[in-house]
Amino acid sequence: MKRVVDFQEDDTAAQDLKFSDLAEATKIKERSSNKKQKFNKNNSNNNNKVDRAQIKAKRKEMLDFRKKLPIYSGRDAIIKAIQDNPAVIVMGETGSGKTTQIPQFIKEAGIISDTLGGVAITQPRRVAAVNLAKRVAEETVTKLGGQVGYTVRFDDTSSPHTIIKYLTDGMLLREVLSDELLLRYKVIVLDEAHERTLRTDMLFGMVKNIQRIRHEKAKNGENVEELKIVVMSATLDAEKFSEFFDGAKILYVSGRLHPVDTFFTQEPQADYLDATLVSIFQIHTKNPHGDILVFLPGQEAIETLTGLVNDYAKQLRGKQQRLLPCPLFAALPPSQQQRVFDPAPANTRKVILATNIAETSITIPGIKYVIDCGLAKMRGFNPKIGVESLLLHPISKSSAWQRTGRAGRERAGVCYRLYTEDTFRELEDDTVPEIRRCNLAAAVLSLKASGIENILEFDYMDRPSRISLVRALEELYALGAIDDTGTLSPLGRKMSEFPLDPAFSKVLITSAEYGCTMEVIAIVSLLSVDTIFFTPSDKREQAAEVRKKFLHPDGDHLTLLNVLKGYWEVKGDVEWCKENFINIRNVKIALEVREQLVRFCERLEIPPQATCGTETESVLKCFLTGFFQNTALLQPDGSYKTVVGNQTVKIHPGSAMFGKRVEGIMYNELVFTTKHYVRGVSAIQSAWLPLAAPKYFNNKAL
Ligand SMILES: Nc1ncnc2c1ncn2[C@@H]1O[C@H](COP(=O)(O)OP(=O)(O)OP(=O)(O)O)[C@@H](O)[C@H]1O
Repeated sequence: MKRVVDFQEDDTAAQDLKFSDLAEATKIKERSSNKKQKFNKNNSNNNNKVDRAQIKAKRKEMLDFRKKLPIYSGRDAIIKAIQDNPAVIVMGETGSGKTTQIPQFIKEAGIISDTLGGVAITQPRRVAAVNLAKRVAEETVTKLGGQVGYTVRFDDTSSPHTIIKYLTDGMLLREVLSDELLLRYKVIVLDEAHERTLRTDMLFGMVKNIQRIRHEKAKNGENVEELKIVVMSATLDAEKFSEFFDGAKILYVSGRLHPVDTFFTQEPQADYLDATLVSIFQIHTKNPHGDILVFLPGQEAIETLTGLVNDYAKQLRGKQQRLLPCPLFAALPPSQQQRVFDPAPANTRKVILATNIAETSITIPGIKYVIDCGLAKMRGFNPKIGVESLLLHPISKSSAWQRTGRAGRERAGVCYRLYTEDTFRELEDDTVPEIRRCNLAAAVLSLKASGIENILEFDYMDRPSRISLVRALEELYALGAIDDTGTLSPLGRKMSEFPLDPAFSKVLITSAEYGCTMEVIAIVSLLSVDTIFFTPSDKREQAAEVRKKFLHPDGDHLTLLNVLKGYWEVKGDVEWCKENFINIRNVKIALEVREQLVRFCERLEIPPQATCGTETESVLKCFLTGFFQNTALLQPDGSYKTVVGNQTVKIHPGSAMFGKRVEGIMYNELVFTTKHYVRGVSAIQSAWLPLAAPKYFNNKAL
């Protein structure tokens, strides 16, 4: 450890926090004292069997804690605003208590109940939904799954008694499919609205529409409760949101529980991994105890740094406490994600290496230091040629403040930004909404399935480009999900039930016809992780050589299947994985996805047939029914040109098809990094195309 990263203290931090310099900020008044009795009374019936004195003590402890949160002083004003207005925007600093307290205020005020309907609080990420529900169950001294619960994909702890429910934005979209007017809820809280995920953006328009319909029904004397909407964040353009929700009332809550000192580097850092590593050890060797949360752009960086931290930590001598790296990224199985919330073992400092999955909403106990590398991987999509990109981008100011806000939640904290203050000033205020930069086919399918016919006229907060919407409709039409009038077909409805991209859902559904459902499920699961291979940079050639035995002449889809067969033969032996450069962790993640997809297929009555390894052609033909638009044909000059868009593409060097010349190829994704690369590639014959998508290809010359 030779180099030291020099930080300078942030002297503009306070000015940059939007909420603290809003002149018109409503200083919310002290709550009235009689509310405490009400709170105790409302919660006094639970857990009869447990020692009452203990419960009483726990309740008091929790209430004392809650009262210290900045938002608590605004309790009455918040309740009144929600009672008096159909929609309210709440802005309050990170950690001030919005997400955990406002649902409790709503309950304590009697705005929700078993008969009126509950409150749904949406989160962009499952890890946040799960941990917030756990926390609020603890604060209300109730059992998780009782009054307070959560619903995330493949995991539902809510029950008929749950009236405070945390759920991912995706799950609320799914609930609309079975409960069109979301009648089970009286209040919908859209949290972390600044993140502008595609799903939250869809919800903005949907819940606004549902609110209007419920209002009309209630006015006409139908027995329907009006819906209330609350939108929350620490970092958003409140005026814009207020305007969208027809002049919603804005509440600003100032203050935070504990201070966070923010530092910038004095010089720009050329190598963010190196700078991060240096900073981790600088904190570890010089700063008092407290866990570290590091924000990195992706899984690869996290795995590299995990190895480096382990290596360097071994070199530390003396009485130094241990340093324990804990990865946290979306593809990790939930059980492993949950480990970051466990306390560090004795005499150990945890270093959580996370992607922006940890950026909003969550409180990780023990965190004192945050290191922000200032970068994130962002998806982009060019609708003209259908190319996706996943490129490293500087984060927005709003993201930077969210990252900083992960410290200072249990005690004072420090945030080290690995970029200069000048760089910070030049960052965009907000991240571009996902709806403006990604493939909309899945979103459009889901809107159609929820009964929204006219996608072009839908009430978007930020309208996606017309070309993106038209492309999504074309894609769905080609897949047979909608007919030529734009109406959802029975196939489209079935596709919308899968938690997958439409092309994958189609492949799974048609696999029944091709008799290869089990192979398809396995391949889709293996494709759902970054990669199942492990390629250390100093052993690239050796890894490629060893893995030759898995290569299937027809490409990556069947190569993946070969690896899985090998893995099963040795029963997932760790040594075998090491010797063959297989990423055991990712294979395990893929196998969990596989289990879930098997259950999905069972539910949708897709028989679990397998070809018993004899029919490789049927597997590829089956994939082609979903991916016929992701195909390219060999040109006389040896290059490949896409069938849709006529784009010259290169086969990614990591593919089993790299360097091969075949009549045609089908690919899982076309990504722009430095060139237009296709990944997940297999060989096809052009004659298969009209069979895979008759409607699409019959009038096209190939
Ligand atoms: N799981 C937890 N364990 C311990 N304390 C917690 C936990 N969750 C929340 N807290 C405490 O409650 C406070 C309020 O958290 P809450 O999530 O409600 O804040 P917030 O205003 O919604 O923050 P953000 O904008 O970052 O989501 C935190 O600062 C922390 O002190």
